[in-house]
Amino acid sequence: MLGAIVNGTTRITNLLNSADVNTTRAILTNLGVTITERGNITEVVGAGVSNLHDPGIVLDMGNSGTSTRLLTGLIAGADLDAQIIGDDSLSRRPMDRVIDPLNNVGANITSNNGKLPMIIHRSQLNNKIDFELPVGSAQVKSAVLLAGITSGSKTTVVDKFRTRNHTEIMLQQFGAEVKVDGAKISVPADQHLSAADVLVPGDISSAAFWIVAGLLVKGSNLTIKNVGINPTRSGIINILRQMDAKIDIKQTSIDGETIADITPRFSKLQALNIYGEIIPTCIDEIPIIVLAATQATGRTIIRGAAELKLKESDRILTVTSELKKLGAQIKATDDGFIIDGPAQLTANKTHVSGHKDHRIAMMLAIASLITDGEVILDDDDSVGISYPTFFTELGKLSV
Ligand SMILES: O=C(O)C1=C[C@@H](OP(=O)(O)O)[C@@H](O)[C@H](O)C1
Ligand SMILES: C=C(OP(=O)(O)O)C(=O)O
Repeated sequence: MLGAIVNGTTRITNLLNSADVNTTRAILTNLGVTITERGNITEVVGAGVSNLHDPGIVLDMGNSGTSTRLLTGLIAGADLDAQIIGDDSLSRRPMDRVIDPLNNVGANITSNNGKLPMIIHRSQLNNKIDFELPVGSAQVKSAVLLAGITSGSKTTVVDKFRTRNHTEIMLQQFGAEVKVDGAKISVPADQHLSAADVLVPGDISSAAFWIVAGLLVKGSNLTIKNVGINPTRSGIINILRQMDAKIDIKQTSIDGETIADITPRFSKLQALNIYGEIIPTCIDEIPIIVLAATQATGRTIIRGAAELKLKESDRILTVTSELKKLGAQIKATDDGFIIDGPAQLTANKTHVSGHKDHRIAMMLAIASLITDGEVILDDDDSVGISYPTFFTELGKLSV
């Protein structure tokens, strides 16, 4: 996204070919940016914010919440007209968390009661943007920062606590003067960004499935290479280690991001209470953490994760209902789960559903590896949203 608003060519290496990325690529092309692929390198040729133009068509964000929220900020600040839609699941998810702050600083965005479809009406944002988030949110913080950058406004965003910080790190890589003081991020007016070569680390949210598979499958032997383990994202590793997981990590740092080769080993896990500030650092990994907890000795309680209800599916309900079909001892609560383990998972050609949610489908595929009997996953298409080669990789791993 940042490549679209700089002058020059940004080369992005190692980009996972996910549907989210395809969506972003298509949208940026509609805004007038040239994007080409050369092997595993994506080249984005930007000519500055003033060169972006109105898309002229309705922008379809498919299933991607993060891209929708970040792009809304970028477009709102760029003084453009755009209409945004998404699939059924995305159309049920809240967008007011970015619409309200952006409208408060001069944007003019209308929506269907805080949901898609949304219309961004051309508007000049305030010269000075000061925004304090009511709840910790990396997406809202990034949307306001991107709006501030594209509108050239002096911008300060104060988050509730330090949330994932990829946007700040990448803005710095592009030469922006980003000042980070705990959860307070400031950017001066009129930042001139320059194109950069960017290496995108492997996504820990995707690696999480293999990490847990390695811990749960006896005799497994695998290393997941080049995974981004930025501390604002890697709560799953701390949690699993506290559950007595044996995980070896070899790490190095590239351009402000920590990258690691991760080797999980079969482990006898122990139950854990999981709550508080660690939750946002592992929110997308909770479905697979719940699977790990079904195999841990004792009662695991996960609290403070109500945000899961607002994802591609209500993940508190879908994780619980599907794992119960395999015999897991699990109860849904208002903001999490109570899981008793270890439970031998069993199936007899048992049908389970991913509920059109990529993380639920992948979690169930890993669950099938430790289930006695045959599990039939009724829908696996959703996996393409973040990990199109997931089943090919899984096929390579199984013996
Ligand atoms: O920036 C991101 O890509 C994300 C940030 C998190 O949201 P918030 O920190 O905005 O709640 C997370 O829940 C979401 O699934 C992905
Ligand atoms: C980040 C995720 O999805 P979205 O961008 O749709 O919120 C996710 O499920 O991991």
